[in-house]
Amino acid sequence: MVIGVPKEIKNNENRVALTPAGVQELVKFNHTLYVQSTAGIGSGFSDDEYRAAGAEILPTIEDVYGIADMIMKVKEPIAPEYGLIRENQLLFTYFHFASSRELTEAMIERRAVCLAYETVEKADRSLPLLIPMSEVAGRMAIQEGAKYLEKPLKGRGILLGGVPGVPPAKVLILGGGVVGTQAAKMAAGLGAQVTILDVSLPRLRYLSDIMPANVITRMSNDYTIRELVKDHDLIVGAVLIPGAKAPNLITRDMLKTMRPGTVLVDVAVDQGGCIETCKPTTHENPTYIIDDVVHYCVANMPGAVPYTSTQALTNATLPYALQLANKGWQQACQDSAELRLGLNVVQGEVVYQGVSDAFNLPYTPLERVMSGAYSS
Ligand SMILES: NC(=O)C1=CN([C@@H]2O[C@H](COP(=O)(O)OP(=O)(O)OC[C@H]3O[C@@H](n4cnc5c(N)ncnc54)[C@H](O)[C@@H]3O)[C@@H](O)[C@H]2O)C=CC1
Ligand SMILES: CC(=O)C(=O)O
Ligand SMILES: [Mg+2]
Repeated sequence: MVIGVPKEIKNNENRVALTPAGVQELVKFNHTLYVQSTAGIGSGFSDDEYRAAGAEILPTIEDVYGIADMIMKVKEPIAPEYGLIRENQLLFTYFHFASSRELTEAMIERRAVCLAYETVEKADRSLPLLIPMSEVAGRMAIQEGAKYLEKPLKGRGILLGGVPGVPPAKVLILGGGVVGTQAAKMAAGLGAQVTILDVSLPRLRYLSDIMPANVITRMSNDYTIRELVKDHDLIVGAVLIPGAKAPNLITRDMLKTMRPGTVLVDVAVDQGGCIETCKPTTHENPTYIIDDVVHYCVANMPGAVPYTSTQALTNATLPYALQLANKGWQQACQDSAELRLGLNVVQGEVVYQGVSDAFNLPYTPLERVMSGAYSS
């Protein structure tokens, strides 16, 4: 298969979809790899390293989209890329469709095959291609939150860990999945007093078992959230309903009850956010303030630590990319229920229920766009 890796063009997105090691693996299976010039530079990989791994370097993004059967990316395509996407071209990347009607309609119009990293799902309901970036974003949420709690950055001016004789900051984490767990570990390690909320009792039991004593768990509901937001310094939004718009757990009216300088980091922003006042921001301009509450809502947090994130992402995506390249998307999705769940928009049809629900668009069962029987 001919595989193209364009350079990411989203603000401060320094990741790239494949490392040279990933390229070499695909080339070993006789696939043809085209990488856009300087695509890897932000992650520390030069064009020469990609050449040495067996890729050909193309000068422009148009060249890459023009030649490839499968495009491997990191972030969802943005407006300047829409026109480059061809009918039946396979796009393997994050899409987060439920947070953008514009993107969904553009991909329907382009009639491409959109296989979304974030909805590839294993039988145990885990999301193998979201996990590595959630690990990064969860850890980063505390780093960023700690920074914006500083007074010059408009925060309350409190040190997460406190000091002897002075209490630590209080950190509230909404959602105890991958992001929430990693955030809790980091915040606890710095000495903060941490509360994790989730709707799943088994998950709360697990977290309660593995977390240190400065982390407590609570059932998530509106009543408890309303109480807790009043005296927590850093609040991390980390809920997910796969493929769907995130529920608004923190509503606009709650902001007035928070202390001035409280910091909200809504990691769930890429699925529309779990804080009503959340709107996507960029690494260039990460925060804004409403009612004296600092909002950090960067939709591509891992893009700021590309040396870590690019390797973590390729480690996870490569086995799936190999299946798609070796078999073609139709056969690979017939053989793998995990990959099949990644299909969101196929040749003009919305085939993922959460996306059709988000925008009231017609839902087409996958069987209608795929030929042949499923083998798993
Ligand atoms: N902004 C960014 O750069 C990044 C954002 N993300 C996003 O972070 C979000 C979380 O991802 P993961 O932790 O991997 O998901 P996950 O599926 O591992 O965890 C989500 C958790 O939310 C819980 N939950 C659902 N409804 C809830 C409610 N009403 N109250 C409390 N908890 C609730 C679930 O039980 C689950 O434990 C996703 O939207 C993901 O796309 C992930 C990576 C980077
Ligand atoms: C998961 C995601 O949205 C990201 O890594 O940017
Ligand atoms: Mg994101």
